[in-house]
Amino acid sequence: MTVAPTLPGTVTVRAPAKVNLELRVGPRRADGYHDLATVFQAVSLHDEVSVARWDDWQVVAAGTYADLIPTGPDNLVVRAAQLLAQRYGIDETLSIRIDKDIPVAGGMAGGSADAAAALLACDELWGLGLDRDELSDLAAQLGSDVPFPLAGGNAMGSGRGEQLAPVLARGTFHWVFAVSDQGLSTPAVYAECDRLREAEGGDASVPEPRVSAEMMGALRRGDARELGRALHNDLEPAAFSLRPDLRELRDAGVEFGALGGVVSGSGPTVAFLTESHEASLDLSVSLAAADLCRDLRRAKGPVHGAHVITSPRGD
Ligand SMILES: C[C@@](CO)(OP(=O)(O)O)[C@H](O)COP(=O)(O)OP(=O)(O)OC[C@H]1O[C@@H](n2ccc(N)nc2=O)[C@H](O)[C@@H]1O
Ligand SMILES: Nc1ncnc2c1ncn2[C@@H]1O[C@H](COP(=O)(O)OP(=O)(O)O)[C@@H](O)[C@H]1O
Repeated sequence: MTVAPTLPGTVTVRAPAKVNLELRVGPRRADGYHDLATVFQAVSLHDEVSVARWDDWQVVAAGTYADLIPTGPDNLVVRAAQLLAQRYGIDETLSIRIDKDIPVAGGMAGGSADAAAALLACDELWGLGLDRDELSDLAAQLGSDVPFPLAGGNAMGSGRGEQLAPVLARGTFHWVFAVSDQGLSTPAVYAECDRLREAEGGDASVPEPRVSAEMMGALRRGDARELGRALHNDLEPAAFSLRPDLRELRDAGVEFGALGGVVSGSGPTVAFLTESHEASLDLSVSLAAADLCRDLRRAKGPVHGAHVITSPRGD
């Protein structure tokens, strides 16, 4: 999927979706956020964001999920561009095109990928030459999940999820993502997690979040079977509580031969790990026949983070 530049001087950046291989959620903090220990993997579903100078702010959405995102000033790409412009005293307005292939409100951080792509595209358009750390600091101001799609690969996230550390990993993994008709709101899923914990005795019994040794070992060895067993998401009970059909979907995928199945982030996308490319095709066929989700997307991971694919500077 490559978006032809429509305006002179257009910069286009491609950014990946993510899956949380492991997501451990600590108690609710005073600021309303939760401390996390998570392992992100960037996967080969991408959005493309194109920016060009224009006489007003404009967002144009195209692609598979274009109808599902706002095109007004609340779109994260506008917020990202305006944050950068404000920080570096740039008085310009932009036309921004999003080619949307990452499922929306699906727990795959599509909005965050777009925001990360917009930061990198504006940096290139305006010739700012920011390094990855500077971009990552700005990204964290836009959302907890925005730094990761800049980095890509595999990474451990702590704090709100925005503090990244590299993970020693080898191998390529093959995924099937079962996409739902309707999205789940991230704040609503965290709130449901708090409610369920309250009912079980409150935050006092919630352990400090830590990534498991099994997860780190599976990645270090590039062992898909071990990784399948190590997949874990503390938000899954909350997602199942809000959407009981997701449990049925997860169980069906595992029964059809997935090495593991887990709700991605705050859901409702369910991620299934498979042994090989061929196994991911077989699983897609079985899941499609069971008619339990709206859409099935196959992808591999890890892939690179946000990168410029078209720029007048490189022409
Ligand atoms: C759950 C995760 C897992 O990677 O991803 P998604 O499933 O949304 O993609 C993330 O924690 C989502 O990150 P992101 O979507 O950037 O969240 P933000 O915009 O920063 O916050 C949205 C809301 O989520 C809750 N939130 C988010 C992060 C965090 N560590 N604790 C929280 O409690 C808060 O209610 C916050 O107001
Ligand atoms: N560029 C964008 N792409 C997707 N969603 C966006 C965008 N800008 C704003 N949003 C809003 O962010 C919400 C969360 O979307 P998304 O990032 O795809 O999901 P998630 O947080 O589950 O990974 C959407 O419901 C949408 O209203």
